[in-house]
Amino acid sequence: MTAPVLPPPVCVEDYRRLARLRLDQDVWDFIEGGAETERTLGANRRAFERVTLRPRVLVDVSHCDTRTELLGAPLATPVGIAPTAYHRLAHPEGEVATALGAGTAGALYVVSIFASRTLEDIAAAATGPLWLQLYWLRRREVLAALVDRAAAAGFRALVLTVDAPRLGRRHRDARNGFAIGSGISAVNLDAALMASAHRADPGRSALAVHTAEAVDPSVTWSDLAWLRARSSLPLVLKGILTAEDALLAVEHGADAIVVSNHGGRQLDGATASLDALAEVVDAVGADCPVLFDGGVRGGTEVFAALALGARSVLLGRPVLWGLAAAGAAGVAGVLELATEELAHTMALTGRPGLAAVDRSAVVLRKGL
Ligand SMILES: Cc1cc2nc3c(=O)[nH]c(=O)nc-3n(C[C@H](O)[C@H](O)[C@H](O)COP(=O)(O)O)c2cc1C
Ligand SMILES: O=C(O)C(=O)c1ccccc1
Repeated sequence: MTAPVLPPPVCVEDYRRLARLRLDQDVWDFIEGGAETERTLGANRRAFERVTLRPRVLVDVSHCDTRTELLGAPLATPVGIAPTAYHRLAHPEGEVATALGAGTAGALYVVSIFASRTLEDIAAAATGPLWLQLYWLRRREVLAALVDRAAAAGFRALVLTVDAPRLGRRHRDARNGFAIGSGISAVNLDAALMASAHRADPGRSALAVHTAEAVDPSVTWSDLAWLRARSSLPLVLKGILTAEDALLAVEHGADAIVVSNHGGRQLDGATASLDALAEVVDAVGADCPVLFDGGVRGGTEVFAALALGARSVLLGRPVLWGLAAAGAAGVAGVLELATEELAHTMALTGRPGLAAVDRSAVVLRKGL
């Protein structure tokens, strides 16, 4: 039987169809799935349907400029890569291919603590800024060593994910007894920490067991001072959905915030990411850049998040689709498509620069 041939991708969703043909069912479910009823997963997408754009006309849009800057680093695009674990599940070259793709697109790449290639190999392939995402490990000495390695390898910021004191209940992974295959590992952690992630057990996600073992659920705001003292890199907090926590983040010295519900994979019933964005932007003011992720699949959605105050928009699943479909070229393809679509939306809304992509450009109707 010959493999089905699909036409070349013309939008980000086309990469999803290509990826679907290449991935085993359990890996597909791990990537696509959300927590419990997947209500928040769906809400992230549906929230964008409540945004309408307010186009202005007779503006010179012969040059639409998507260039921006984040924590001092110049970027060709405000579209970046959200941290996702184990890229070798999607492609044999894993995070090295992702870094090459990010470089081609001139995009920010936030590398997961559960990367399946070493920080040093990823950094050697990168030509643009890298940030390292962390979970607060129970073994602080492992966390401390990782932070030092990241700085030595040239990573420019640390991103602490704060919405996962335990892993969300992901029914697909539990039913599949999902575990990480023996050839793939979170190579930046020590090997002893990985055993439980490889242990397949029907009715249970090995990743949930692994996370419970590795991640410290007792961390609070007052612990952030320890991390700040361990590293001079800027600190970004990922997984904030309320004005209260945004203010605490600023008070505790966060250099940036990522508004995120972890792609609907953590708290089922949490607010759609887009519905939390304006609240967080208003709370922190201009000094603390706010990044956004959750459900972004094209340029109209990037535009909407930027208009509501995000400085940058990260893609999670779409980057894995590109990676599975075509390695580094697929990652670059996804980022470049989203960026081209953003420029297109900027032209048709009469906003040729990102500074003009402000709240006057959108109406967000309230959700239920
Ligand atoms: C397969 C997968 C693995 C993920 N792994 C991590 C991770 O290691 N660390 C983290 O902070 N977030 C992780 N996330 C969440 C993403 O960073 C991001 O918040 C989410 O995917 C954004 O939503 P989107 O997929 O709709 O773009 C993961 C998401 C997926 C889909
Ligand atoms: O899947 C995830 O969303 C995630 O954050 C994670 C956490 C631990 C191991 C692998 C992935």
